[in-house]
This record gives sequence, C-alpha cells and structure tokens, in this order.
Amino acid sequence: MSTAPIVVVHPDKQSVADGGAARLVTTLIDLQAAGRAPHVSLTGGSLGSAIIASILEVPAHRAVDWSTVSVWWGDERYLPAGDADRNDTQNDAAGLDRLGLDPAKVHRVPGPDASSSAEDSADQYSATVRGSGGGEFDVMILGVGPDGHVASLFPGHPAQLTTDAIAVAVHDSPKPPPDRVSLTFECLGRSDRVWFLVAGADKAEAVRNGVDGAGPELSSAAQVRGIRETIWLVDRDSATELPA
Ligand SMILES: O=C1O[C@H](COP(=O)(O)O)[C@@H](O)[C@H](O)[C@H]1O
Repeated sequence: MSTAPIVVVHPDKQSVADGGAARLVTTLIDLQAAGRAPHVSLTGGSLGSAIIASILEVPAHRAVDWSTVSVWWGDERYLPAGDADRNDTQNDAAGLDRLGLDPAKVHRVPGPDASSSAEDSADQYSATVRGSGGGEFDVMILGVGPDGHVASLFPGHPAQLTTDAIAVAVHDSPKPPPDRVSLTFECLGRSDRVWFLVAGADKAEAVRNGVDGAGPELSSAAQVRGIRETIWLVDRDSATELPA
C-alpha cells in the first residue's frame, strides 16, 4: 500500500527545514508515547543537515528520548569515516551528535576504511537493516536533486532499478563523488512516512515530476511513497511548476 503525495509549501528553505524538524519532533513524541522505539532515516545534501540544525532549535526536542531512536541513512557517499563529503559527517557537524543518540543505534554506511568495496559496504548495510527487522522505517527523510534523484538512485542510472535488494552499490554517479551506496526503491518504500525536503528554483521541475508521479526515467522521487503518508515539504521557489 502507498499513499498519494501531499504538498506543503513553506516560504523559504529555512522554513522547510524548520517545518520538517517540528514535524519530526512531534512524530517521535507520538511514536514513543505509543510505545514504539522509532526508526528514522536521514539524508545528505542541502536540507539533510539543515533539518538537523533546526531540530536543535525546537524546544520540544528535549521531550524526545533520543536514546531509543535508531538512525539510518538513505544513502552515503563511499568515502572513509569522517570524510567531510560524507552525509553522516555533515549531519554530525550540524549537531546530530548533540541529540543524545545511542551510538549503537546510529547505523552508518561502511566506507572504504571498513569495507572492501561499495558492494561489500552495501552487503554489510543490508545485513544491518535486515537484522533490525528488515527496514521498517517510521520516518524516511529524503532530499531531491535537480535531476530528480533521491538517496543515490539517479534517473537512468543502471543501479536505479535494482530489485530484490535492500541496498545497492552505485558507481559512476552523475553527481560526485562517483562511488556511493544507496537503499533501493523497495527498501525506501518500506517506510510509514516519506518526507521529501526540497528548496530552490533549480528543483521546480524535479518537484513537479515527483508530485505528478513521473516515470523512473524522469524521477526517482516519484517512485518512493510512504505506507501511511507521503509529504513534499517544499519552498515557494521549488513549487512554481505545481498547479496553484
Ligand atoms: O548527493 C546527494 O544529493 C541528494 C540531494 O542533495 P541536494 O544538495 O540537492 O539537496 C541527497 O538527498 C543525497 O542524500 C545526497 O547523497
């Protein structure tokens, strides 16, 4: 089962990050009140770190028991731990490591320092996901590139349509760095809530294609929908090609 996209237009990029952060904090409080130890998947890119910084500004983030929250990444650049271009490094720098997470529940994608290849990294990450219950994410946060990519699944790239897998190695990525590891569409779709965070005029076409449900050759984002909800949190500049 999957849900039709809902679009929420915010005034600007900061409001997208703030809106996503407030939504995440409230969702985590509700999930924990219902007895759930939540699983959240983070993203890299321009809004991936902005939302982390915004979470720290939401006073109610102190009402979340972060020690029970499991953290994942939808994709990672295949670079050594601590590399400044890794998504998790950028999320850490934005304040992820100040939330009070249990390091054992922060599931980082192995880099070349901890795996023999991107394929090995994808296998290791898949095993970790499988070991946690097969990847049933409460919240999947995704950025969207101007080319319509989500995670590291690029339209037209051979890795994009990988099936029967949790994670896949991506080589020759159109966006640097060339080697990456990504969750597959199948895995991304095993999420109760999928939230796309997008800002900028250069992403107007990607937002239109994603919301319209364009085919995979035009949009990876359109292939991912949440089981309970699919929400596009966009700024005015990236919403200009949507119907009024
Ligand atoms: O390379 C990546 O790009 C996307 C989108 O990034 P943005 O800077 O255009 O917002 C991101 O979601 C993904 O995690 C990252 O690896």
